[in-house]
Amino acid sequence: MALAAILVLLPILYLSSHVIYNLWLHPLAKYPGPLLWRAFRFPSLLAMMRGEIPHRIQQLHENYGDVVRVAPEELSFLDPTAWRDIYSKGRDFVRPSQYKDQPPGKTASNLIACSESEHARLRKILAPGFSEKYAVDQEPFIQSYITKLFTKLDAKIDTTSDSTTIDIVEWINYLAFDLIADLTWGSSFGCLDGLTYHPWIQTVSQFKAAIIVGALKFYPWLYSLLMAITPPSALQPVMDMWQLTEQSVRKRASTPASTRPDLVGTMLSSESMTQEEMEVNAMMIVAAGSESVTTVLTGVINHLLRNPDKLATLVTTLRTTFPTEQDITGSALKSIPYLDAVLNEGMRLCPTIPDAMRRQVPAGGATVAGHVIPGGMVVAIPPFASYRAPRNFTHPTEFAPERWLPDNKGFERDSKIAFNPFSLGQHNCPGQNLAWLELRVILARLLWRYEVSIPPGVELPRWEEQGIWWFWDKKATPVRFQRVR
Ligand code: HEM
Repeated sequence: MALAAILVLLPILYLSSHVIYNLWLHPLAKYPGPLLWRAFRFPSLLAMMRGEIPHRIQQLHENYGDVVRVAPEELSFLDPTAWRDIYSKGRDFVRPSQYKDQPPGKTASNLIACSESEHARLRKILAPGFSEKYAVDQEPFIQSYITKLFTKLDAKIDTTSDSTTIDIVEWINYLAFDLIADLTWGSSFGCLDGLTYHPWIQTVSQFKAAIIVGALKFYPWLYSLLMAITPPSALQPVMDMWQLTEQSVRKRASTPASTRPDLVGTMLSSESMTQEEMEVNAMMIVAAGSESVTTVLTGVINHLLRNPDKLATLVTTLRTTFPTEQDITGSALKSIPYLDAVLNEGMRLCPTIPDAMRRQVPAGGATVAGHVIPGGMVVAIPPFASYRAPRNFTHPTEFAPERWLPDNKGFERDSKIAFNPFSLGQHNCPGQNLAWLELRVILARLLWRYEVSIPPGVELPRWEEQGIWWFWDKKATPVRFQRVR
């Protein structure tokens, strides 16, 4: 009887002391947030698993202000000065261990999961492959993949209506994955050839499952249990994905004399990476450099179709600037401010990483946006909430490329420092030169060559209503394409 009472009382005692500590005695106790979220980690994890954490954090900022406690030891900031304090002050703020994913069975350092000293070493090795000069060398490959996409699209165009309707999410994904695989390990997935996804892509895009596994890392005994009961057959697709990655990297490595401007080439010429290091980092680069490009391009096209006046301005600018499609080059596109304005506005409303980019405060504590935060706490800027916050942007939900032009009448109050689509500091996006080149050339050639419109009877998905499991769960987006020339 006494034992039964103890067994019942102990968990109650543990829970109540946990709640009392988190709500009243915790170093973050003074920060506002919903009671359950301040007391426990699970409400934010549940929102994450439901694909709505960025939306919930946005609401919480609307209700509680600029700094919100979104978990017992986690603060979310809207103040743009937090960007500098968290992300660009050396290497002190590190990604919390629960958000560092080491691929199953792999021990080699990869950019996301390794120590800071290993990270510095890898970034130095990879830097030449991410330079602007290297991106310029890669342009012929980019142009040829776009041409391949157009050939496929033209073949689908119905001769009677002179048009066709495609799901742009699928088609841009085919292009983005084929392209980054080729630019990384020298061969594509063949998506554009067969107009279908390769199984590698389907496996790497299992973000929902990855989020659930990630959430369990907060409860180590549950995580260990899951690992123990997962049958090896459940991991087969992941094994297949690694096999293809290994084969692709090995095949590229067997032609080391090649002068192809690809990232495995950069890794090989450093002569300082192991085979497994090359594989895990190549896989990460393909994953990071594909979906992101699709997000921005499909997000931009979705918003342009809803704003025909902005679409018309961009199309007219492109068609009057470039007499032929061959004139549309990366270097020529750098002097089209309206194109960059449209792309920046797309990245503001459809950030590729909409969820908070969490970092742990260094042991000695630190000051973030004027708040002194003890060591070990987690701090973050949530791009989705921050880019749509009225404190940072005028008419924040409006698609207004003008805000990025020198003559930004009506938007002078915008806080430009609140917008960092490629993040800042040591862990910023190394692929941004290539990303800008791809985004500019693909969008410009597409709109120069085709008239795009919403097919009759179709309602485009509302971008911000889509679920987010780390990345946007992009819904099918049918778009009508008609050849203009
Ligand atoms: C529109 C396109 C892109 C956007 C907006 C974007 C944005 C970002 C952001 C915000 C981060 C920081 C993530 C964090 O700290 O949690 C990041 C990291 C990264 N991105 Fe990109 N990215 C894009 C395209 C690319 C491309 C094309 C590549 C590869 C060629 C790439 C490779 C990477 C890698 C490897 C990282 C990890 C960097 C590190 O931790 O050191 N990205 N990206």
